[in-house]
Amino acid sequence: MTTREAPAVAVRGLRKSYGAVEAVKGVEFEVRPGEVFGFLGPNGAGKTTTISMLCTLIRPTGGSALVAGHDVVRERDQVRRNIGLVFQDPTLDGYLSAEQNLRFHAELYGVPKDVVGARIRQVMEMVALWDRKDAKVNTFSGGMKRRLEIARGLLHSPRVLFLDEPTVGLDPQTRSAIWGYINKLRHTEDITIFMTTHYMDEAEYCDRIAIIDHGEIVVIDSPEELKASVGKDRVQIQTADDATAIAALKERFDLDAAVREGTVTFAVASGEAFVPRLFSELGVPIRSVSVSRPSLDDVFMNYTGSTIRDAEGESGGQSYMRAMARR
Ligand SMILES: Nc1ncnc2c1ncn2[C@@H]1O[C@H](COP(=O)(O)OP(=O)(O)OP(=O)(O)O)[C@@H](O)[C@H]1O
Repeated sequence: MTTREAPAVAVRGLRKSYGAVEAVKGVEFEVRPGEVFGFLGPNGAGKTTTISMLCTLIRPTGGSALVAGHDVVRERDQVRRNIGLVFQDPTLDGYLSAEQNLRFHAELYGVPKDVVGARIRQVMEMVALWDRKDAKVNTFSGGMKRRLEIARGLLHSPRVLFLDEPTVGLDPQTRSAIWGYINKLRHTEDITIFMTTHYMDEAEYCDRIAIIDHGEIVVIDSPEELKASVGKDRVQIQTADDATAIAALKERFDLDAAVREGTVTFAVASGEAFVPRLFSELGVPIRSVSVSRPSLDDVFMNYTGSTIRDAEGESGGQSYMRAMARR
């Protein structure tokens, strides 16, 4: 039996290995009912592997996970009945109309005949596709297909909706429209949302996020708490001689700097007040300087030692190729 208060997702020591590759190394977390929970990490961090285990698409190597109160290994069917999936690979039938795709799904999930028509209309209106219900899906843009997949994922009124990189590869307008639907969902449906992303700006919309890196969760909290925990501003400078500037920052100010995304980057309390001292005392010509408040990028850097983009450069090649192959 599940109760309203029980976690929507409860994960203990969950592991997955592919041969010698330990993709997920014993993660632990709980997702509260009604929450939008984000799983944030660079390419190859283990996000898709984790979400696939929670959705019963792949079998864990160890540990346990309950979704909507059901065990992902022992109670696969119950888990599947209680979840909606929107994955990176589109699984719509291009030769059917949008509405036919949803009808097919409703039959698979046993949505009662007397409610199915109204429910299809409701979810299609939610993603602004009702007026295109009769069009064949292979005439849809990538964004429209993703919206239709979200509608389909919601059709059988799941307790937990899993979204794997729901906005990847979409233009900014469609990305923001999709976030509009996700926000609307919080108010209109009794649902928990679990999503993966490697977009920092999108993680901001989540109630809580778990940062995953190299198969391990490094921290879990709300975006606000995470940013507050960093406590320092980020300063980025372009200099005539980066190596000398990094050495001078250490020697004169005892600051640890590194080249991140092409600029000398370091964290310091009250960044703006520090800039005049920097110019007068660094001893290396500075071409430009920028100061920013802690963002989730800084949170990521603070907890993992690299920016998410640098981390993708270092570990993402293989999974980037897989992601491209999947498209
Ligand atoms: N089927 C597989 N066989 C072998 N290795 C795999 C397989 N699936 C994933 N991996 C490896 O497991 C690790 C985690 O991959 P995963 O896809 O879970 O990462 P991710 O964070 O979701 O990245 P992406 O954003 O690219 O999907 C990577 O090192 C990846 O190469």
